[in-house]
Amino acid sequence: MTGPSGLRSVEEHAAAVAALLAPAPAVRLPLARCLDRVLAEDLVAAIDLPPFANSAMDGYAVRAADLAALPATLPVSQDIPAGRTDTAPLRAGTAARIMTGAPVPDGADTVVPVERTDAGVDRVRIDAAPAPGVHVRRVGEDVTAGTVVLRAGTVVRAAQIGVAAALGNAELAVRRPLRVLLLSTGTELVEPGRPLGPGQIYESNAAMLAAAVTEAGGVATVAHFVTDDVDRFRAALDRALDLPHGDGPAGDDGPVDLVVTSGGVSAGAYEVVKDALTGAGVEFAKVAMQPGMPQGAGTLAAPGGRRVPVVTLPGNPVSSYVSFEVFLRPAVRAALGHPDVTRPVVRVPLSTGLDSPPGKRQFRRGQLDAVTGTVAPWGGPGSHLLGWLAGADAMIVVPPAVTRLEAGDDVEVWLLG
Ligand SMILES: Nc1nc2c(c(=O)[nH]1)N[C@H]1C(S)=C(S)[C@@H](COP(=O)(O)OP(=O)(O)OC[C@H]3O[C@@H](n4cnc5c(N)ncnc54)[C@H](O)[C@@H]3O)O[C@H]1N2
Ligand code: MOO
Repeated sequence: MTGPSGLRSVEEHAAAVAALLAPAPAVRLPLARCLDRVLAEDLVAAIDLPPFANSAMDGYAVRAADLAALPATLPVSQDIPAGRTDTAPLRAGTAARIMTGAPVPDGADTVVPVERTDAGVDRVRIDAAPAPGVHVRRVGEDVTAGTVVLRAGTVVRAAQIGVAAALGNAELAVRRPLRVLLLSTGTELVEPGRPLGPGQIYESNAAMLAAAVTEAGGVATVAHFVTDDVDRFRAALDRALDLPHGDGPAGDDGPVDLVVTSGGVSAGAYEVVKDALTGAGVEFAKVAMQPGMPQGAGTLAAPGGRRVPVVTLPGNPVSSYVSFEVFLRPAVRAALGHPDVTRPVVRVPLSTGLDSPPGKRQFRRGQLDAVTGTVAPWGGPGSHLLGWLAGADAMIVVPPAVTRLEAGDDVEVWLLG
């Protein structure tokens, strides 16, 4: 379906891309590999936290009834360092020397910090009495066994790994990252680090898109870029689809979930991606956006009779980046069950006016000024302006019907983080 301009709408293409990706399956991974992944199941606490009543202070465990008159001197009936497992009940009229984290003996209801005593070893003089219960960490006061401590869909960060470990979990069930194969095309491209000849440019889309895939929660494999030759492109693609992909030891190696190409999709005489994939299950369309107009999406037959989702991005580096932001990042995050599918969006005034092409949603790079609360267009609209993109922290979104905005006009802004 296309709009009155003959162009496909951004929403329609976004839906087509999102529909290609199945929800990522759950895998159990060691805690150390769960960072930034999405929890696939609720985590139910198997134990209480704290698992036993313990002292919050180095000091003396006593019975409050023995501190009716102060100062009080009590014999020290036992010594309880953290980790002691054979603590005896506290005899009335005695104190137990106790360390932070050590189990409070049965019968004790009060912990007196060492600073309120003479720090005695056999006998202790207690000068001040905290209220009963103070400095005692109660069983289950943090987490109660049997309760849900982390909901499915939570992004696992340091604190979530901490509580999972504290509850005794060596692994978590998380969504397996999508395995994304990146394939750049262009005879003019040279690998960074090698000498540049006349008419050549350094290949930058693969490295940029690999980082974007990783940031979105996927695992990227970069197939070496190929020249603008249909047979070579198909051969490189078939070879790459045959290989295992993924990030190794976690057991999440396996066939690729998504192929992303860059370049070779517009109107020139050598459009290798378009020529190779037209009629093979990939639909090419012009999308009403700038940059990022030439797009393609569909599925491709892979070895073993599978069909693999394919998204073809335009080659201009800023077009590739913007297309990833608009179509792929949300689709990948939705497939991962990520709670934040879209970037945070704000509406703020422009600091400088800008023009936008009629009938297209323009995605302009921007820089936010936190002091004035405005956004400035960062560089021009050209889709080759990668240096400007690298200096931007926001994307300004101009609706298709708007062709001119003035300084002070409110605009939608995506925070790129
Ligand atoms: N006659 C027309 N020409 C063009 C049209 C059109 O509608 N009619 N569309 C323009 C638009 S818009 C875009 S976007 C580009 C898209 O072109 P392709 O996707 O076919 O990409 P290429 O031609 O291969 O490359 C475009 C540009 O980007 C550079 N490039 C490509 N790949 C990389 C890479 N991996 N790393 C760095 N730079 C890359 C390439 O050298 C070109 O300069 O087409 C317009 N033309
Ligand atoms: O769609 Mo192209 O991305 O404008 O340069």
